Amino acid sequence: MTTSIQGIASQRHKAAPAVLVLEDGRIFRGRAYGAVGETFGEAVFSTGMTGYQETLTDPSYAHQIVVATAPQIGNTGWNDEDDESGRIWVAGYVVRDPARAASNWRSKRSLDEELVRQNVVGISGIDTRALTRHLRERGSMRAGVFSGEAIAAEPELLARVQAQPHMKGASLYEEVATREAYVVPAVGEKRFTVAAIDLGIKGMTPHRMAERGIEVHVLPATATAEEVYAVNPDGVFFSNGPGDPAAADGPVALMTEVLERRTPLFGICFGNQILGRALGFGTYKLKYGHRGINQPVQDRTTGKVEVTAHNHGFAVDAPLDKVSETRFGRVEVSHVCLNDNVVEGLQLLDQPAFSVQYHPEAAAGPHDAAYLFDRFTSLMNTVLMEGQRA
Ligand SMILES: NC(=O)CC[C@H](N)C(=O)O
Repeated sequence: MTTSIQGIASQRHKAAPAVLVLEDGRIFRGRAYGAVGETFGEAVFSTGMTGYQETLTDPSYAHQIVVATAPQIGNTGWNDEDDESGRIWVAGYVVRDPARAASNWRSKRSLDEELVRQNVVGISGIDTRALTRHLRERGSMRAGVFSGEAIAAEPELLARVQAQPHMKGASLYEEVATREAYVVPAVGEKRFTVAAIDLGIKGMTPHRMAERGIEVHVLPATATAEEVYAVNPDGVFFSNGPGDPAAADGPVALMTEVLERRTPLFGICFGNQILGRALGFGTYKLKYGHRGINQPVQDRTTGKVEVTAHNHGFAVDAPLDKVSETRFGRVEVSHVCLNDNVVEGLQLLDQPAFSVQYHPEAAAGPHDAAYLFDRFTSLMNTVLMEGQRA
């Protein structure tokens, strides 16, 4: 045992040098982790201490280089069950101290091996605390990771980072969404049909609906209203997804049609931002966003505080302390983040529609917000009953 751990440690020591270059010129040096090469993206930090497999495979992280604030990453290896989508989506991964030996009963291989297998460039041995403080101070920013032969003179690397597109204005959901519609069958007796617009949907979301008796028709991001209503939905769902909601006119137009038809509607994360826009609110980029699994949110409709999973860099700009009049009637901010008062949920008062900015489906947990799927189910139930009575 001792020999093999030493063996791995000395291999790591031999890993190619790597460098992380931030667009403001700050540079961190470390060792290659995962694939050797180069990658570009927006540097963001996530404070989750567990759930790296779910984070890396969340399509909302496309074009982002994720910094793990938890110092040890990879301890439980990589399994065949916890992926949130068909692949790793992060553009790059920055860690301090990768596990020397992965250990878990479900683990099939190490995280390092999986990053290599999927050609994801990472960097280890980074002072992620200093890096996170820098990103908190200056805000999320463009970055590049270079290892092995990709390392060149610093001014050249910096110029290449500065030539990359910004996250603000980026339209990315079509890149990650399914091309073909598919159905996730209800578990047990089927009670409802939902059309779920895939803007980067995580696998756990249709699963959470299916276990409540919902048959979920996952549709491509470019689905038309005709395609949505062809499945005869009791409700329509808009998923999470990468990029700037200000660059998502297609989904906003589709959601507007759904609101016009007064179909029960639920949105998560990107879906909350799309609802914000459809109601006429603006969206804006947060300085360094919310990413992690211990964010306190208050449900203002009940007063309860829940601990929740977040992954968002943008937010809806809606008034917190008054009911807004919109073209779809009265709207209130139903949820708020207690760290910084960011809007975390919207609730329409005159028709059956609501959304949250965070992740009630969170795998790896926490599960405090799972009640929101029940809220969607009872919304559909009420509308169905009213329809039968009419
Ligand atoms: N997880 C998400 O859906 C993220 C939404 C959006 N891309 C943001 O960063 O705010």
